[in-house]
Amino acid sequence: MPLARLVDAAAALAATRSRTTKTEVLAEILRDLSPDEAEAAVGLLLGRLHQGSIGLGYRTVLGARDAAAPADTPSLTVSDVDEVLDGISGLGGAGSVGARNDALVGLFERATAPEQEHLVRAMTGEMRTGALEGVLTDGLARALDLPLADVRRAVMLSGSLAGTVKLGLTSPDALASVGLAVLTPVQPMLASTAPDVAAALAVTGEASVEHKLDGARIQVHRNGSEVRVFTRSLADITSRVPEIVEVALSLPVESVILDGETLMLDDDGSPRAFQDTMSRFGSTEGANPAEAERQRVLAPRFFDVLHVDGEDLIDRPLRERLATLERIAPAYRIAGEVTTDPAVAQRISTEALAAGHEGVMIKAVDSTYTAGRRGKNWVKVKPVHTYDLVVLGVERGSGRRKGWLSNLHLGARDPEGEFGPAGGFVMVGKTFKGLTDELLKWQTETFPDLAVDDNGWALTLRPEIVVEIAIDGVQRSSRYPGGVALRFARVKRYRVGVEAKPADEADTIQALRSLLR
Ligand SMILES: Nc1ncnc2c1ncn2[C@@H]1O[C@H](COP(=O)(O)OP(=O)(O)OP(=O)(O)O)[C@@H](O)[C@H]1O
Repeated sequence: MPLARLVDAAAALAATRSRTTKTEVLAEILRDLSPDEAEAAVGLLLGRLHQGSIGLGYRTVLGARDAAAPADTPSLTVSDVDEVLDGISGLGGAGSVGARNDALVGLFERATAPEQEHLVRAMTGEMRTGALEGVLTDGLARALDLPLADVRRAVMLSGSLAGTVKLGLTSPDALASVGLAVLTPVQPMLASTAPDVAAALAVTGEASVEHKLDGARIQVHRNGSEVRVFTRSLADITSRVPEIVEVALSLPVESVILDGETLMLDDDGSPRAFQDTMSRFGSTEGANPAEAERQRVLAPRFFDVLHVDGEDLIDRPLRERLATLERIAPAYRIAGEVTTDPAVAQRISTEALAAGHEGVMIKAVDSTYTAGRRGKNWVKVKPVHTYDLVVLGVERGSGRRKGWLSNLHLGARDPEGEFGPAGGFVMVGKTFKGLTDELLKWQTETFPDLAVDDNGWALTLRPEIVVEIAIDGVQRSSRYPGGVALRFARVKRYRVGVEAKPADEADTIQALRSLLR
C-alpha cells in the first residue's frame, strides 16, 4: 500500500469528529491492506511502531528530517518504510549512530512533505491516537463484515490489535474463533471508580467486596511445568520473580491463568510501601539483588482465574470463578465477601484500610471477565483521591532543589476537545510535593529527552509520562484553561516501567470538573 494512502487517511481522520466517518475511513484502508503489511500499517496509523521503541530521540528524527529535501511526488510504500525501520532497529554498537542517521535521512529524502510530517509523528510517538484503537477495531469489523463483539474479543484475548488485523485479513474465520491461549497474556479487566461503597454497590448489585491491594498487577500463566508472569502492560517478567513461579507450580492444576496483585510483605504479614515492591519488582533483569533485597519476598495474591485445566472461565460468572479460585489457591486468595449490604461493605473497607491496603474493589458477582474493558462490573473505592495525570512540563528547581528538574506541570486528558484540541491535555496544576531525591534524580535524567521546548526556566515535554497524583480536592480556577485547579496535589508514583500507563488512559478533565459539584 502506498504510504500516501495512509497519510491521506490520517488527515481524513483528524478532520472529523464523527466516529462513523472515522470507522468508514479505516474500513476502507483495511479492505485494501495485504496481511503482510498489516502490522506495519497499524503501527504507522497509531503512531506505535511494531518494531517497538527503536531508540530514536526527538532531536535525531527532526535533525534527519531537516537534512532531507522532501520528494515532489509520492513513491514510498508501507513496506518500504517498514524495511528501513527494521534495518534501524537492528543497528547497534560502534558506528550505529551514523548509520542510523544515514538510513533516516535516506528515508526522508524519498518522502513528500506530508509523508515526512507523518513519519516524524509516528517515530517520535507524538501521535495522540489512543481513541483510534477503538475505532480501528470497529473499522476492522466493518471491513471483514464480522460482529464487532468478535473482533473486540479477539483483540483482548490476543493482547494485540495489529496481530488481530493481520489474522483477520488472513482468515476472518480464525479471528472469530480466537480463544484464550495459556502462556499468551490477555488485556486485563479494569475498574471504574465510585466515591463510596454504597454508590459502588448501587452500580454492581450483589458484589464480591475485596481488599484492594496496592502492589503491582500480575497475570500468571502455567502450562504443565512452564510458567509465565506478565505485568499490567503485558510485559513478561518471569525471570525476575522466581517466588511467584514457585507458587504457580505448587498449585494442584495442570494449566491455569490467574489474575492478581503482587506486593512485598513485612515479617508480620503487613504490606510494605508501594515503592519497596516496585524497587524489587522492577529490578533489572540479571542484576544480582543485594542480600537485603533478596530477603524481601514478593507475595502473589490472586483475585480471579481465567482458565483452568483446558477450560476457559472468562464467560462464567465471577461467583463461579471465585469458587474455582478457592478450590485451587485458597492460601493465595485476596480477602473478600459476597454481599448486597453497604454496612458489610463498609466494614470490609475499614478492615482493608486498617491492614494497610488502599481501599476496596466491588465486583458484580454475576459478571463475566471482560478483558481490556473499564466497566461497571468492577468498581474501586479508595478514600484518598488519586488521579493519573500527564506531565506537560517541568521547572528547574531552586534553593535546595537547584540543579534538579522539580516542579511538575500536570495535565488532564480532554478526549472530546472541550477545552483545546481533541485528545489533547489541559493543565490543571503544579506540584513538587512527594518527590523524593530518587524521583528528582530520575526526572532530571529522563525529562530532557522528552523536551520539545526550553525557555530556560521550564521545559515543555511531550505529553507521555503519566504520574499518579493524590489530591484533597479541586477548586474553580480562572487561571487554568479547564476552569479547575488541583488542591494540595502530591506525587504518589510514576506510572512507568512495570506499572506503566499510556497517556491516552490518563484521567480526564471532565472527571476532575465533576468534583467541583
Ligand atoms: N482485589 C482486587 N481486584 C482487582 N484489582 C485489584 C485488587 N486489588 C488490587 N487491585 C489492583 O487494582 C487495579 C484496579 O483498578 P484499575 O482497573 O482502575 O487499574 P489502575 O488504572 O491501575 O488503577 P489503580 O491505580 O487504582 O490501581 C488492578 O489493576 C489491580 O492492579
